[in-house]
Amino acid sequence: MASKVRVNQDLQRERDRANFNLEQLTYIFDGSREYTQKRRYLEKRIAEDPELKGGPNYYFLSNSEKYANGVRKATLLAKKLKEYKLGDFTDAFLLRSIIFPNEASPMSLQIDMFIPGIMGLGTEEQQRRWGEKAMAYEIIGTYAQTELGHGTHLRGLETTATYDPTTHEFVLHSPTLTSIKWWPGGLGKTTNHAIVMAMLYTRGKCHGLHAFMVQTRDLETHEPLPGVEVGDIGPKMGYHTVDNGYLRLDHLHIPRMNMLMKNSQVLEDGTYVRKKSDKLSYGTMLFVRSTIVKGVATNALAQAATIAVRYSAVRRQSELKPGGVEPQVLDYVTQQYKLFPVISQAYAFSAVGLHLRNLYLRLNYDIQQGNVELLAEIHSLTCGLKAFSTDQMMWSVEICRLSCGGHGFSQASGLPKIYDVHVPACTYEGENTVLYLQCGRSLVKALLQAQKGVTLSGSMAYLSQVCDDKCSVTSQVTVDALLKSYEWRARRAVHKAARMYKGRLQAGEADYNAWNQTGVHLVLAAKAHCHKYVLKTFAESIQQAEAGADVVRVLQQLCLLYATHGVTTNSGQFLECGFMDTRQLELVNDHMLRLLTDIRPNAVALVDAFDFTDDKLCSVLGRYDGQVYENLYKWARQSSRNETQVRIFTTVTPQ
Ligand SMILES: CC(C)(COP(=O)(O)OP(=O)(O)OC[C@H]1O[C@@H](n2cnc3c(N)ncnc32)[C@H](O)[C@@H]1OP(=O)(O)O)[C@@H](O)C(=O)NCCC(=O)NCCSC(=O)CCCC(=O)O
Ligand SMILES: Cc1cc2nc3c(=O)[nH]c(=O)nc-3n(C[C@H](O)[C@H](O)[C@H](O)COP(=O)(O)OP(=O)(O)OC[C@H]3O[C@@H](n4cnc5c(N)ncnc54)[C@H](O)[C@@H]3O)c2cc1C
Repeated sequence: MASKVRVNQDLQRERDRANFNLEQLTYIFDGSREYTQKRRYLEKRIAEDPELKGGPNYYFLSNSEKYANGVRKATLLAKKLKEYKLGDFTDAFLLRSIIFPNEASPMSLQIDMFIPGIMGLGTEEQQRRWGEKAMAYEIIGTYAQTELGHGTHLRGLETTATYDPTTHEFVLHSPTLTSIKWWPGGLGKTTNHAIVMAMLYTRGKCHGLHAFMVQTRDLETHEPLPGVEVGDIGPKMGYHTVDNGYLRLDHLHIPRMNMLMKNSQVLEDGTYVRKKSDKLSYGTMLFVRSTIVKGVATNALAQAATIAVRYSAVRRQSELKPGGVEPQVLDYVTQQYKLFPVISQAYAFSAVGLHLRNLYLRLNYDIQQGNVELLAEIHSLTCGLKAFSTDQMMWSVEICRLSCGGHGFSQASGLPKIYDVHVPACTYEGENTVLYLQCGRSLVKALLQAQKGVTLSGSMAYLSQVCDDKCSVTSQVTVDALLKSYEWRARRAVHKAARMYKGRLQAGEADYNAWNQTGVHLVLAAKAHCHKYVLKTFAESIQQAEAGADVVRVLQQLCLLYATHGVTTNSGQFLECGFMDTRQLELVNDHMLRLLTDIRPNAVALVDAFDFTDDKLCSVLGRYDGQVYENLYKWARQSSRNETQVRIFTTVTPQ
């Protein structure tokens, strides 16, 4: 985004020396030129929209004011979707990301899970009945699954939905304190409907977790309906704009047809008709996990890198050459070692996120045709990659904050806000350890099948391939050579976990205990598998990139940096069993340091290519014009604390 104002000289010099086509790289990061153009068009429209431009400074609002401002903007989002004639999910996600820069909307679950839940779990009639109203924001919903006592263990959820064949109704009830629904976004005050996940009982038999459409509030008065107690769960570490709430049901009667019945049904007489796969009810979570890699992890990594790299180009500190001028902190190799791998992670996870989106669309199409073959593979992949990408994001955003020194700790940097709103992704949609274990278990199960002669396919095919146990890293450190090392590391980790698991079984241990005792190595295997998958996908995306040689060159540098940095930060695993020796590890280390020098001239341009507006970053340190100091001073003077010199409050509080 070109800025007309005076740009900091250091930053301008950085931009002048970039040596690749920045616009082309933006299209690759966004996924297409068309997406970039639509994004820019909407960013400009919102920036000029009198109902949305400006608005209160988020940083100086109280938590209640942040929520109120969130509701104001969420209602405007619904209005603008119609006004701008935007309809599909991608547009809604995009417009929301512009109206809520690093903020969660109190109505976020409407498009994240409520509508996908209706479309994914409802019959065609139910999609027409609720889907259209939800798309028009005539009903506002959330996804209520987690309870006070259970979030991970879905089979332990206690809310009941008991079918009454005499009235053709379900009775929904919270039988215990721990069964109170707890955490759903927007449940406290904003929404008037919820997809409630409950244990289905009919004819005295439990058929497991199913989805039910529940109206929680009166559409006219917004008061909770009889049998419904709702409220906000109280202040949180972040997500201040969202009223994460609780829901206690007291024998609430709903019509039979409020059970979402695409995959399984309860007939009028109470007969239960099985679903194709037990796990289709979990489809909404699988969809959201597939969007988190690009929509959450990549987005946070790219923004944090933009802020930290631009600020590091502007910030001059200390003395490098004795007696010389204070250098840009970006010239310290330690600063490059902190920040350049974050740039490479952002481009790598962007490639993976775009790839995952296509995989999910294919799975969704297959499921519509009644083919659930891909379900297990995509479940394993989305579990592992959601956990791997958000873990990496959490650490890297904090590294970016720390790399900005004291000003990184100020809300003015925009970095705490990025952390606040993205880090819950390590917990929601499946806590990361739990998802790593899902992925690790599926890898071990696949390997055990392969050892019985089953041919593996997809992302697990490499597990049964015989690997030449000679590490091919020579003086020419390449992605291909390193990819073999990543593949060997992952294969070895899975084989080790499988050996541990089988060994415990053969020693007579119960299956559940053998899994539990192998847990640490299942997580290690899942991480190694995901790390290889990310590198492989990133490398393949560069081969397929529609771009000039200059852009391909910088992407290859970033891909090799991602690979070498991954080896040096996990060297123990690569050294184990002698696959890579210390000499080869030194070669990789030296090459990584040379890459930092090669990338240095393009560092600012590489983050400029993420193409974030100042409105999106909400960061004084990451401003496009680099005018940091004067704007930090202006920002501080907005603080209400400076309205008085002596009193704490402007109004004298009565004694
Ligand atoms: C951990 C598991 C996966 C365990 O599930 P389980 O039924 O106990 O199954 P298991 O015994 O471990 O495995 C049995 C089998 O079921 C498979 N499976 C499990 N889940 C899925 C799935 N989604 N798709 C496809 N397959 C699935 C597993 O791989 C197992 O397969 P196998 O038997 O080995 O062939 C499950 O409990 C789970 O998903 N827990 C996490 C709950 C969660 O994600 N909650 C999210 C709430 S919504 C939210 O947080 C929204 C936030 C949004 C926002 O605010 O933005
Ligand atoms: C900001 C935010 C928004 C949310 N929004 C929603 C929403 O809209 N709708 C909704 O339904 N929920 C929502 N949630 C809830 C979220 O989905 C759960 O918190 C999440 O699934 C984790 O479950 P839990 O809280 O019960 O953690 P627990 O599972 O109790 O985790 C506690 C610890 O136990 C460990 N653990 C648990 N099970 C195992 C296991 N089998 N093996 C090994 N270790 C294990 C975990 O690794 C973790 O270290 C939200 C949560 C947050 C923070």
